[in-house]
Amino acid sequence: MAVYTAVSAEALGDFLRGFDHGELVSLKGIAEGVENSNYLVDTTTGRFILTLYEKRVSADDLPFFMSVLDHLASDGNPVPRALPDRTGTLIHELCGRPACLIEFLSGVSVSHPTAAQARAAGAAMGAMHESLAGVALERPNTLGPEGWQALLARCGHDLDAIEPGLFARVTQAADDVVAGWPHDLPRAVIHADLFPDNVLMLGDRVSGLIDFYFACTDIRAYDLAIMHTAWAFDARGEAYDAAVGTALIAGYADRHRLSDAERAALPILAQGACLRFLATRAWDWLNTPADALVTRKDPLAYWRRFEAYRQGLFA
Ligand SMILES: Nc1ncnc2c1ncn2[C@@H]1O[C@H](COP(=O)(O)OP(=O)(O)OP(=O)(O)O)[C@@H](O)[C@H]1O
Ligand SMILES: N[C@@H](CCO)C(=O)O
Repeated sequence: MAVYTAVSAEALGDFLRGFDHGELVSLKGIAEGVENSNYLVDTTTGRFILTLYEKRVSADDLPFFMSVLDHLASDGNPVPRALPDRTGTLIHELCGRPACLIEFLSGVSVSHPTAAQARAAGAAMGAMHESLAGVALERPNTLGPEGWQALLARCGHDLDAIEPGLFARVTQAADDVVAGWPHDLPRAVIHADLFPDNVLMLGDRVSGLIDFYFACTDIRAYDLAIMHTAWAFDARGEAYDAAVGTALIAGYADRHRLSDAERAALPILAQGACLRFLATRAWDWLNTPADALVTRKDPLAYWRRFEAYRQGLFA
């Protein structure tokens, strides 16, 4: 469960008095997620999400995320906007953390996507990239190749406590991926974390794209590669579902051009994505206090995916 900061009904009641969204009726911590504290808030006028930003989200980056969301929502993408208070302020402080009140979107995230759902989700990413083409917003990817190499180095030999020999294997893997990393592909604002749990669906239709807090400027096809690693495997990273993987890419290509060079780069981009998620999961695995109300995610599930891509999954 991800609730790092407890918010009392009194504190939230006071907070809501600054908005035109009614009075507090109920407040529930949301179990899903690992990064931020999220609450489901019902008021006398509707339902909202309250997010308190923790851990990896810097308050300085929030204006960038809010601008991306605002642009995407204005262009018809199903993303939640942050709601302004009566003074027009979007980003607040609550219980000592940066906080936003956010539009609630209906839908559920699927644990085992079907090919039809993957196709729709791929198309939603394609539409998002279409909207973001040429948008002059910039945020460097702090979890790009240099970022994950640095994080793996900080984990150091503690990685061997996760699996003996892991440190040496991932260090070599990271060197290999960095050596083959493409530098001439189109770059744009990307989501960078569009896992199934960040896509809300009603049946086979996408009703929401959420959790833009890793959004950044990077290789556009890297976003699709990240999505492929997250959607097309079982949770342990053991079984690859080719129908889901193929549908995802086909759905994307229906809505946004995927050049031959981008397609050819997907294997190396996917390997990089695996190391990026292995790195953050391993760091959290080694550094999450035992009493934290959060379910840690398995780093090795990303090492298994890495091996699958390295052995030519796309070939
Ligand atoms: N705008 C929204 N509308 C409806 N539900 C939402 C919204 N935002 C978040 N949620 C719910 O809260 C959960 C956690 O949100 P989110 O994925 O943003 O958290 P996180 O801690 O940043 O997660 P992650 O581990 O994926 O980075 C989601 O799975 C979803 O159930
Ligand atoms: N989507 C990420 C968590 C957010 O960084 C993971 O599954 O590791």
